[in-house]
Amino acid sequence: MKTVVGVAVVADNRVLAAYRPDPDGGWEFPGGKVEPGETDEQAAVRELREELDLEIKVGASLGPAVNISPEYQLHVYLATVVSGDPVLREHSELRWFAAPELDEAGWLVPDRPFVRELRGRL
Ligand SMILES: Nc1nc2c([nH]c(=O)n2[C@H]2C[C@H](O)[C@@H](COP(=O)(O)OP(=O)(O)OP(=O)(O)O)O2)c(=O)[nH]1
Repeated sequence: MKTVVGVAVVADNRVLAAYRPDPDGGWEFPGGKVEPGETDEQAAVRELREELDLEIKVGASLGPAVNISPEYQLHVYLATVVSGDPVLREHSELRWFAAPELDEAGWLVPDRPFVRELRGRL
């Protein structure tokens, strides 16, 4: 099973969410596919640099991985900002959500268990 890593960047009790453009649009955690030879943490750091121009420190796992296809599972990690401000490149929108704003309706389905877990941690 290959892994897609999602990164829940938390700052000031808010989490950074990115909107994946339509047709399969929805809020997600920035990140992407782990490449061969890479750890989840290395992939997380690389993807956030590429997607957002953001330097992060990866923290704890937000819970067990969730299957998203026969080939891929999604694993989400907490992270903090080391430097930079997120730059919109590949998504249609970026937003910092506080706990009460984490309305599940808009999140990609595989992300929802991680969003629930996150709610208690912001
Ligand atoms: N990045 C990310 N992808 C997610 C999340 N939830 C979820 O179901 N996905 C799915 C959407 C995509 O099918 C897949 C990630 O693919 P991707 O296209 O972002 O991966 P990538 O950046 O490595 O790009 P590529 O190699 O496909 O060009 O995982 C999430 O929270 N973050």
